[in-house]
Amino acid sequence: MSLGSSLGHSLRRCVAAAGIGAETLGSLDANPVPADWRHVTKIDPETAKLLPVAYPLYLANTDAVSVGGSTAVTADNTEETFRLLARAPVPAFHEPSEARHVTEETRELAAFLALPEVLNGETEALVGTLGEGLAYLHDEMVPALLREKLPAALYRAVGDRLVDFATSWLLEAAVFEAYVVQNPDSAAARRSGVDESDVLSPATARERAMVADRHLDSEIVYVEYSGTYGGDEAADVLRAVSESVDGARVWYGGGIDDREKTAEMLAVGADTVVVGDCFHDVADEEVEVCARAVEALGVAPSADEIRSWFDDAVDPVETAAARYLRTTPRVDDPEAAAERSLLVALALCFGALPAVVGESRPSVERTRSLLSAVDADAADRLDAALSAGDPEAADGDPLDDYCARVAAALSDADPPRLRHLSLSTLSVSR
Ligand SMILES: CC(C)=CCC/C(C)=C/CC/C(C)=C/CC/C(C)=C/COP(=O)(O)OP(=O)(O)O
Ligand SMILES: O=P(O)(O)OC[C@@H](O)CO
Repeated sequence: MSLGSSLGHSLRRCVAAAGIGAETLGSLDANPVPADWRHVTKIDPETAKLLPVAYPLYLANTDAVSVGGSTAVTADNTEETFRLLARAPVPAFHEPSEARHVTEETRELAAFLALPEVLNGETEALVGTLGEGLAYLHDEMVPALLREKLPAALYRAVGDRLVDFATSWLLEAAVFEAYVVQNPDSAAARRSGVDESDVLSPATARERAMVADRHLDSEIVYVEYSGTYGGDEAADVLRAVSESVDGARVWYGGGIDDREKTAEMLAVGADTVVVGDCFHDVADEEVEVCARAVEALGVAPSADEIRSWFDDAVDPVETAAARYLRTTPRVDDPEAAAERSLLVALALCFGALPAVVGESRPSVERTRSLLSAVDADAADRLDAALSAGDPEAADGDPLDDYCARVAAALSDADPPRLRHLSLSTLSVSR
């Protein structure tokens, strides 16, 4: 058994034992990445890409969140994103594009690490960055962590051996995503040195997927059309790849923005679709809808005024919110869910605004009452989605805590911490 393969097997035992996946030792399927994930939402920590303020509601309809991106990502904006997602109702894992994006905090907040390895790019994208990453873990991050946690005498005595052990442990608790990057005109392609000539035919993609699955022991083979829908070409690749892999999950990402595209990619062999841009569009839409509402209604409208403005001004069918919700097979009525979620964004906005512009004292009660008035179940649904996340993520009541955070985002009280929330970019004259 090769070193890579034996590492892969012990990784699966370790991750399965840690309870990250649904698989158990001795079962035929030892892949820790759940086979029943159909829909993953990819959130880019880049500060220009925002999170909808109603994200707990949207993310209740996906299976997991992947945090990562290839442009303008830093350790700081990655930590900020994970802090917000600590209250998300589904696991958030970390897909770093650079080792230095992995910090003690991201490691603690992420469900697991998913490391990209590109099967059709430059050597750098397959093993180069990984090698640098491992050296960084071994030489810098792990020693710093152990020095901080251990008494100095103990560190002097056994530090070196512990560094070796902890580095191996960190790697074993990671999963590998073997990418086939098929859109040369994407940030992911530029990052991995993929050009037109590297795009794979279904037959070659099949061969590389077999290497990833059987030799590299990659947990995921990821057919990546980032930014564009792969259509028939992607379908051919997915058919070839999915028929050839044994243990790896097959993921598809790129341009998914409606139900048919999700269904098509799942039908031709993807276990999971990954939806990225379409989710960030919802955040931009929230800002635009809230800005229009403030212009029409002022800063302190009643719930009835909000509701009737919404009915006149917004067609839920045409919204980015509905587009995102249509991508996930779990939502029965995406248009109704979009309407409810946009009304929640408006309630969160108008609940906080009067205090933000100095017209009243801060009041979570105002938000709660607007939420209940625009939709009887809204406060309960938001509360349930927030409570499903890490119960230790905040003290006190999750909904109260979240309303206070939204107000802080609107008032610039703590912009670095909350600058990913859509409403932090809403400008209201005071
Ligand atoms: C060992 C540790 C701690 C880290 C290793 C870090 C590694 C291996 C990083 C690999 C970086 C790499 C080769 C990335 C390839 C590009 C890629 C496939 C990125 C994923 O795509 P998205 O981030 O979704 O791209 P967009 O920004 O276009 O959406
Ligand atoms: O942003 P989109 O095009 O949805 O792509 C999602 C994901 O595959 C990117 O890695």
